Amino acid sequence: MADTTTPPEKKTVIVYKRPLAPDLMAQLEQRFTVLDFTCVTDLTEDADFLEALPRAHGLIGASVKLDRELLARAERLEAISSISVGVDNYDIAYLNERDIVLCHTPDVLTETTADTAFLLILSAARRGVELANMVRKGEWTESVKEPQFGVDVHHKTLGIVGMGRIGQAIGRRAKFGFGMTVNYHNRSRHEIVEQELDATWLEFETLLERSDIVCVTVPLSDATRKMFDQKAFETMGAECIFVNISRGGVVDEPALIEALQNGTIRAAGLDVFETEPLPADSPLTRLDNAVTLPHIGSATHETRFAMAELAVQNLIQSLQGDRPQAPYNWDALDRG
Ligand SMILES: NC(=O)C1=CN([C@@H]2O[C@H](COP(=O)(O)OP(=O)(O)OC[C@H]3O[C@@H](n4cnc5c(N)ncnc54)[C@H](OP(=O)(O)O)[C@@H]3O)[C@@H](O)[C@H]2O)C=CC1
Ligand SMILES: O=CC(=O)O
Repeated sequence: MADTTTPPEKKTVIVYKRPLAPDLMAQLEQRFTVLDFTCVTDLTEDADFLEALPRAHGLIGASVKLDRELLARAERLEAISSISVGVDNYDIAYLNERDIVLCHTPDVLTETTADTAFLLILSAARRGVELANMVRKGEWTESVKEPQFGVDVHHKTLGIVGMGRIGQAIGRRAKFGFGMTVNYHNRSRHEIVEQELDATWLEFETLLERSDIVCVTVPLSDATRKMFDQKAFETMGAECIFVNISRGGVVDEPALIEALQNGTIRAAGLDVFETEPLPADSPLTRLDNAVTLPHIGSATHETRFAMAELAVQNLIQSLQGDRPQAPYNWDALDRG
């Protein structure tokens, strides 16, 4: 007798913002109906995307704020696989309420992001961008004199705010590569890290007072929003270099601009901003003592591939009903 049962309908997945390598895309296409929105710039205003959302069981991508109002349209949604470790773009309380699993990409980007932190530390301290631009503009007419000298990084004191995966990788580079003293501020103490890096936990203000360089690697949350304000920059002082590889929202950006303009701090190295892309008219694009990168902490071929690979695995596992490799909110879900 012929089998008259209809095969189960394939689940629908939306890929947004981050194009996937062909073999990763193929892994999704074997299992799901895939809708590709990676070419859409203003996703949340896109009529086709808004029309597709109610059909989506899974979303995979990054760099778009998916708020409650938007996700409410996605009534069949089971999983979001973020191609990022930071999850500040998602309303986690709402996802938990709806039992939607949120996955992210920790660990695979840690070392690359720590390298980027050092790119910023060195560029800001040694005035790398400013002096390279001088050469490019044909303004290198005589040997560099004292007003253009930088400051040393090796053997200085680094204060890390957020001693998690990336903070620790930065700490290892600082301690073992540059002979630096490492202090940290974190909401919990990490005694193993203290031993490995000979690092000291300090209160936030004390850390700022004692640092030659402050590097921020906390996630953006209600507790960390604008934690670097005018008072924080005054506490750091005129010799201090501020490096932010975390999120722009942890900084009061007008206060930072003022601190750089007034010499309240020496310089800043910034990968992340309150508004991204950084508006071209932001003073941060023009200040010689601000090194600005376009949010490229993890942006190497190898690491972006590893992140996408993990994100695809996360999504497949989630939509198959399995525990994904890197869930963010698993314990808060009703999936026991
Ligand atoms: N610029 C870029 O391209 C990238 C940026 N990032 C950013 O870096 C962040 C950190 O990533 P990762 O290291 O993997 O994350 P982790 O969760 O491993 O580390 C975060 C650390 O911050 C600490 N922390 C959290 N809240 C506070 C607080 N209120 N005060 C003090 N410490 C706090 C945590 O403390 P506890 O140990 O107690 O949990 C933890 O140690 C991401 O959330 C993302 O925003 C990440 C990758 C690339
Ligand atoms: O900003 C990048 C991330 O992975 O988080």
